[in-house]
Amino acid sequence: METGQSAPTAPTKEWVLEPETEYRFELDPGTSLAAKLIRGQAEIFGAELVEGKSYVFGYECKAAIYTWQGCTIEIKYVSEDTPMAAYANVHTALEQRRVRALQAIHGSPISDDSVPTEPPRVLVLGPANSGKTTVCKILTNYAVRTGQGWSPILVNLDPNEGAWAVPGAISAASVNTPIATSSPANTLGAAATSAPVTLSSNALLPLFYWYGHKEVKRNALLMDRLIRNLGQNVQDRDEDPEAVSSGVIVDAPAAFGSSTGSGLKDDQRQVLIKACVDAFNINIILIVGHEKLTVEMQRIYGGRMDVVKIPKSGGVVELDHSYRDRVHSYQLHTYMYGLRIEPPPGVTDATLGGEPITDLALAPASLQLSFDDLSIFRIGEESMAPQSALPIGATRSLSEMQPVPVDASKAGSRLVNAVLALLAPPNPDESERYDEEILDLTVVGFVIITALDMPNRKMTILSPNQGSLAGRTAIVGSFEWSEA
Ligand SMILES: Nc1ncnc2c1ncn2[C@@H]1O[C@H](COP(=O)(O)OP(=O)(O)OP(=O)(O)O)[C@@H](O)[C@H]1O
Repeated sequence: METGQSAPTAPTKEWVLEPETEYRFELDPGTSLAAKLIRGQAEIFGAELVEGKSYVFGYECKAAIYTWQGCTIEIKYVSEDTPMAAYANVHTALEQRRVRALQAIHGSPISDDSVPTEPPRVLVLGPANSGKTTVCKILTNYAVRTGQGWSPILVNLDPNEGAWAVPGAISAASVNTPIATSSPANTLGAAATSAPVTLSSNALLPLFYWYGHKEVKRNALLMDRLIRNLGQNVQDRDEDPEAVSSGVIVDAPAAFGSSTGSGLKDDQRQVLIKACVDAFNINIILIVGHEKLTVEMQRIYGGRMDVVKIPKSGGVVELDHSYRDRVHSYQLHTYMYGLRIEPPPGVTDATLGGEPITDLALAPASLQLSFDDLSIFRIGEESMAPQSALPIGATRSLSEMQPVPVDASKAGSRLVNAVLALLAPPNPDESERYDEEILDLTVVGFVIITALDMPNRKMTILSPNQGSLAGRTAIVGSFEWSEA
């Protein structure tokens, strides 16, 4: 029956932001927020807002709308104390290197002799919750906004982050349109994982390797190897001069920047930083607000590259373990079902980072497979005897990297609800095969085992698409997920 009442409308408030200030917000679970730029210029971590469009945010998103020139937005706290000027200076320095690198490739006259000819290849380090990912996003977005045709490669080495895939992966993507912020379920924007998202103009085609755990300390050797693999793959890409000159921006895990709470020893940290520097041919190290780390990096790398400390933003939010676990679950849900945010009541023209909101819903498939159809491995673990049980003089390094087959028909396989990474096919040439090859294969997608039927030797798998999985190889880590 018609009640005659109109639909409820969430209260709106207009904010006038002075130039170089930002509007910060943190959402509670289950709530959403819509922001509309009424006039002026505004951006979210470097991605510009289009005037008159509503942008929605959800899944406990924490972010800031910044303005260089001042603006009016429709929507707790306005801050004048932001490090954006320092970040913009870094951007300018990177930009000079890109221009110089492109001139060198084209053999055109050199505009500024003092600038190196190498494209900027930046490693961002810092302790937990210093805003590293945000700095990487801002620098990437500023590069693609210059209109010079740049497409920097953004690299996520934090398995706790999720980035374009699911948590546990490390990845790299070439970015050519600004990365929007709307939810921590896809901090770095939408990836082209399945059909509807590929239609979205911002969808990226990232490259993945699967580490499988949230903590770097769990298998630092594997991390080292995967970083080198990812770096090799990025360097092997065949790119045009603009793309090559755009350079690389690498977001490192907090554990690389500080031993506090990471469980890594200083020498392990340094080995992993060296893996990043070698793998991506780093020529600039940025350290977000950490004096001791800056001194350490200057001592080791200062002689051969720029090591620069940049301020930490007062707006960065401390993310605790339970929040991060919830975000992992949001990311896995989003990977399978797409991103669905219910806009606040009364918002009818909502977009997600500028994309129509409806395009982003996905329909995963539930597939039945025989146990023998899929070869599943765990890296290390099963065979990891305590150090004291190893023969004298033996190190554990070999077994930490050993792919161990997992038998789904055995009790204790820990496969129900496990997240699996499906690997690219191995080398078709048998003579090129080697024992640890599966450590070096890229990931083509992720699936979740939802049930095991022991009597019939069958498993049920949730997959983002219908494609057959028979004959594939998969790696399982320590991530689990089930429908809430
Ligand atoms: N100026 C700001 N205002 C409001 N929120 C912000 C601001 N800058 C960053 N944030 C938020 O703070 C949180 C932490 O930032 P970010 O992920 O960049 O830190 P990090 O150093 O990469 O973290 P990690 O500990 O995972 O390595 C994110 O939710 C981010 O969106």
